[in-house]
Amino acid sequence: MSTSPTVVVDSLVVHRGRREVLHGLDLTFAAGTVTGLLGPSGGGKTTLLRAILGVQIVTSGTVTVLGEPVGSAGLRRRIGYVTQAPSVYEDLTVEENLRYFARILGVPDAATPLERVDLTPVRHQLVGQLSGGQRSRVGLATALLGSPELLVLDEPTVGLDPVLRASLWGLFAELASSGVGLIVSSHVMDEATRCDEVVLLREGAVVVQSSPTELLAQTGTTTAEAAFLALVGGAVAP
Ligand SMILES: Nc1ncnc2c1ncn2[C@@H]1O[C@H](COP(=O)(O)OP(=O)(O)OP(=O)(O)O)[C@@H](O)[C@H]1O
Repeated sequence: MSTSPTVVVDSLVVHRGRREVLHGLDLTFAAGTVTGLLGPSGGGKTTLLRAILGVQIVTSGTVTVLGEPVGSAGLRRRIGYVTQAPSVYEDLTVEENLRYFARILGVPDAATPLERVDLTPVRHQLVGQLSGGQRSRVGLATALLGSPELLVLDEPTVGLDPVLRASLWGLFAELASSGVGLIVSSHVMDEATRCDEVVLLREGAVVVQSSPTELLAQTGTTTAEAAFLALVGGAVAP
């Protein structure tokens, strides 16, 4: 497993409207690793993901992705992104969606991403007729077109039942073991235990970046939720 960073965030400050919403973040994300970006709603997760994707105007600081300044044209194909509402066409089949996005990207192979997310058996079904979990995986397959080195997933497990969530996290781990760096946001604290590395963002600042095991050891807790409460409580205590 490679340990070279996929993303380096240095003193990142972002305003949205007139408010400063990220207050000077310093973070490093590793290749071949699933990093969970966790924290309460409004903490700045989506804003940080937007900065990593190069679509967020930043006030100061830098973001370097795969060794290049964020926003470089050469990065477009090297990053896969799945939004909270994956944009796939419900009235096309799974395979038609993949072929369509492959053509836009100029990528010849639409079949391998389907295999990687285990959707080959349903490739001829309309996306509108798939289950929620299968639909999420279509979004993921489109993000895998072009074999990205970095995958950015904004709340990919929202609305999925525990079994489907577990299977998606299993898939993320498999992708990471093939060398892809994954950044996965979630507001479900207990998903922390599924990650190799956890970043907790609260009110635009990093509360902690560590492995889940270290997180529990450091706080003397047994669940990620309790660990976060201990950290946040500690942060505001006199
Ligand atoms: N378009 C916008 N204009 C002004 N402020 C915004 C805008 N979008 C988000 N914000 C503010 O920026 C802060 C960070 O929001 P962000 O969406 O990054 O948080 P989040 O952790 O992703 O939350 P959620 O889990 O609810 O998506 C919040 O205080 C939010 O109100």
